[in-house]
Amino acid sequence: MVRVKIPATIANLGPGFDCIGMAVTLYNFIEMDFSDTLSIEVSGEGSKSISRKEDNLVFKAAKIIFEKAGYKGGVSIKMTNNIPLARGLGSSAAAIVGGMVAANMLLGKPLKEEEILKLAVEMEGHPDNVVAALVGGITISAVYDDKIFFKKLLPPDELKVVVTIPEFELQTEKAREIIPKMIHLKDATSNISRVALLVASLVSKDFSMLQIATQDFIHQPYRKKLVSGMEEIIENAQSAGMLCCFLSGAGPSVAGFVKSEEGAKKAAEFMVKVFESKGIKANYKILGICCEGITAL
Ligand SMILES: Nc1ncnc2c1ncn2[C@@H]1O[C@H](COP(=O)(O)OP(=O)(O)O)[C@@H](O)[C@H]1O
Ligand SMILES: N[C@@H](CCOP(=O)(O)O)C(=O)O
Repeated sequence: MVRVKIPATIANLGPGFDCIGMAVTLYNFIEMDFSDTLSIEVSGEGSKSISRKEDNLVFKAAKIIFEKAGYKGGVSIKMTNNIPLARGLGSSAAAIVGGMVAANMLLGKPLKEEEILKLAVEMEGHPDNVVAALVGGITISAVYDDKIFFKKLLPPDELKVVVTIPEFELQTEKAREIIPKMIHLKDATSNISRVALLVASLVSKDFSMLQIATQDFIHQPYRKKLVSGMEEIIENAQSAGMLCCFLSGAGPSVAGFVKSEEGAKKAAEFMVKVFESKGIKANYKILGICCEGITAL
C-alpha cells in the first residue's frame, strides 16, 4: 500500500497565465493498493459528487501509468480530500499528480519523475498547477518540443496567502472558453512586463511593486463576468490590507498575498463581504506556501 499527500495550487498569480503555479498548505491524501477489482472510496470534498467508477480522474491518471508499466490488475483507491472542487485551487491537478505518482510508487517506480511530469501536463492541458503540485514552491514552466522546462522559486518566508472561496463551482473548461483566442499586442506586452516584474520581485523579496506585477490583461478581464465581486476585490486589495490580489487559477476563488496572519484575516473578511454583497456565500483560508510538492507518507 502507498500513501501520498498532494498540495492545492494557485495558478497564474495574475499575469502568469498557464505558466506560473504556487503550491499551498492545503492537502489531499490518496491511498492506493493492489486489488482484484476497482474500488474507490472518497471522503471530504467531493464525497457526494466524485465518480467511483472508471471515469474517476484519480483512477484515469493511475491507469495511464499502469498501461505504461504493463500492469493489468485491479486497484483500490482511498482519497481524503481537503481541496474544494472546481474553485480554482487545482483539485484536478492534485487528482492527476496524486493518481500518477501513487500508481508509479505502487509498481516500484518504473517511470522517472520527468516522464510523470510530461504525462501529467498532457492530461491537465497546461503545466502551471501540475508542476507546482509535483515539486512545490512557486514554479515557472514552459513547454517546448514536447518537454517541460521549469524553475522552482522558494518563497520569501514572510509571505502568506489568503484565499476566499465562493460557494459555487466553476469548471476550468468553462472559464477557459470565455477567453478570446486572439489577444492584442498591447495586452500581451502588458502581461509580459508584469510576469517579468513578478518573478524579479519574488526573487529579490521586494514586494513594493506586487500590485502592478500581478495585474493581468489576458484572462481576468474576461473571467470577471463569471465571478461577480472579483474586480471590486482586486481594485481594493491594498486598502483591505493585501500586497496584491488576483483570481486563483481559473476561479472563482480570489487570492492575495499578505505579510501577517492579522492582515490576512482583515483582508479575508473584506473579500467575504464583497462576495456577500453580490449574493454569493464564501469562506476563506489563510495558507502558507508549500515548499515540497507531493510527498510519500
Ligand atoms: N479527488 C478527485 N477525484 C476525482 N475527480 C476529481 C478530484 N478532484 C477533482 N476532480 C475532477 O476535477 C474537476 C474539477 O477540475 P477543474 O474544473 O479543473 O477545477 P479545479 O482544478 O480548479 O478544482 C471536478 O469536477 C472533478 O471532475
Ligand atoms: N492556467 C489555468 C489554471 C487553471 O487552474 P485551476 O486550478 O482553476 O484548474 C487557467 O487559468 O485556466
